[in-house]
Amino acid sequence: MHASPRPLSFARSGPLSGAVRVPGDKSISHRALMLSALAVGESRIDGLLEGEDVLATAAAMRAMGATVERDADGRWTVFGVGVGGLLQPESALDMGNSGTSTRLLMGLVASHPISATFTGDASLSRRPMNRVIEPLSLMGADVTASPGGRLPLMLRGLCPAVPIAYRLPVASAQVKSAVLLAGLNTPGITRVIEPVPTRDHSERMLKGFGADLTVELENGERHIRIRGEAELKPQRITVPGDPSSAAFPVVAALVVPGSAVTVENVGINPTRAGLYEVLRMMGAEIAFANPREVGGEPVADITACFSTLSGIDVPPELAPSMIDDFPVLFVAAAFAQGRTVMRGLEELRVKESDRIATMAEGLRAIGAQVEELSDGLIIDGTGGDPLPGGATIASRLDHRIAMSMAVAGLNCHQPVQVDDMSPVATSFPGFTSLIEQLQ
Ligand SMILES: O=C(O)C1=C[C@@H](OP(=O)(O)O)[C@@H](O)[C@H](O)C1
Ligand SMILES: C=C(OP(=O)(O)O)C(=O)O
Repeated sequence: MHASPRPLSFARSGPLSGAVRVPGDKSISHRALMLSALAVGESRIDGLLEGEDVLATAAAMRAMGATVERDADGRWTVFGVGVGGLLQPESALDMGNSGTSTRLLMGLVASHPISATFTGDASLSRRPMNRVIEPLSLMGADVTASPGGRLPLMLRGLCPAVPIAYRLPVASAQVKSAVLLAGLNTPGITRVIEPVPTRDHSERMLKGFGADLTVELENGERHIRIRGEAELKPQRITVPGDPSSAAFPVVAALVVPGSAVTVENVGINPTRAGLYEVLRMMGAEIAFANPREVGGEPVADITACFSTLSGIDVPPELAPSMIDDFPVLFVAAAFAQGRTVMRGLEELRVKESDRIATMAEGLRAIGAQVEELSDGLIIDGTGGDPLPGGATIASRLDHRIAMSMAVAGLNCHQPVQVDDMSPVATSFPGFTSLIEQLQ
């Protein structure tokens, strides 16, 4: 997907200002395509993220029999095949850079009488798949994976599959969703027990499509039950803006002196909005206006103004609600007054890159004081002063590293060169022009 690297420099910026929108939520976009492809009839999706990760999901749903089309006005139409109706794909499903596509689609295939081969780019091929192989095997799927439970892998589904009760050993919405999606075409009740809550887009949308799904709190754990052999009814879905994309202009506004930026129409689902809570704890001036509901999800317009941030100990229990937003929080911490301690972040080591190591390396290269721990970072910030900059950053096929280091460059004495901005197209097409628009 990324033919040649696209290096780009980000230089010290004057105040950022204006009102912008970011593309649609990536997690919700994947789920909207998958559930529409399993409904009987025509669904319509507005605001779908047209990033490479989501387009990989769209291509996979097509390869398994759904009709997935983009209209001239940017609306997507999906004619679903019905739960149980997925067809055997004729060739390998190329998941590109997308962990969410891979793990959720493995769940779908697991309870259909088909097999599929999953491949991905160099980054995705390093990421662990045993976390989904284990529960899906318990349900009856047969998986042949590359060493260490990695891609490429071949998964043969079982139909009817075996319903299970599965307690998540890692806080992962992808694993939760893989089991729930497998449960859709499994007779009886499939149960996922979630000791630590993670993003709940799958639960919300499955209910929206008419699945029989319940969530109960038992002894502080979430018990999610889905009744299988469901019939999903087609929907009209509007995807809100992605809070993990909004994080970049928001942090840019907080660290570039004199800035005031509004990002409109951003999802603020509490299972996703931890970053904004943490930034406020650090003293950030952030306001949520016009709270409303879009597509079954809470949404607001977020305004952020340049702020003097203070270092804090970030509560580890907030990590799942901001798991993709740590790279840009590390940047905020690098400009805060005093020390920020961020721990309990082992999961960051198995994302598109090892985000603890990659960000420690990148921030040090531009002059920040960073101590790397096995499960996080300790950062001593500048108190708002610019960092030296003047380095080239290895973004390691990781969109969030590329965008975070670009934001850091906006408050550095010397430009920061990101070695390759092309991965940004996975989640945030138009990132660079959006930053330019605010300048
Ligand atoms: O379910 C999802 O859409 C996602 C879950 C998270 O992954 P994990 O489940 O691995 O934490 C997150 O990092 C990813 O960007 C999207
Ligand atoms: C981890 C991410 O995505 P995925 O797991 O879908 O590759 C991300 O977008 O930060």
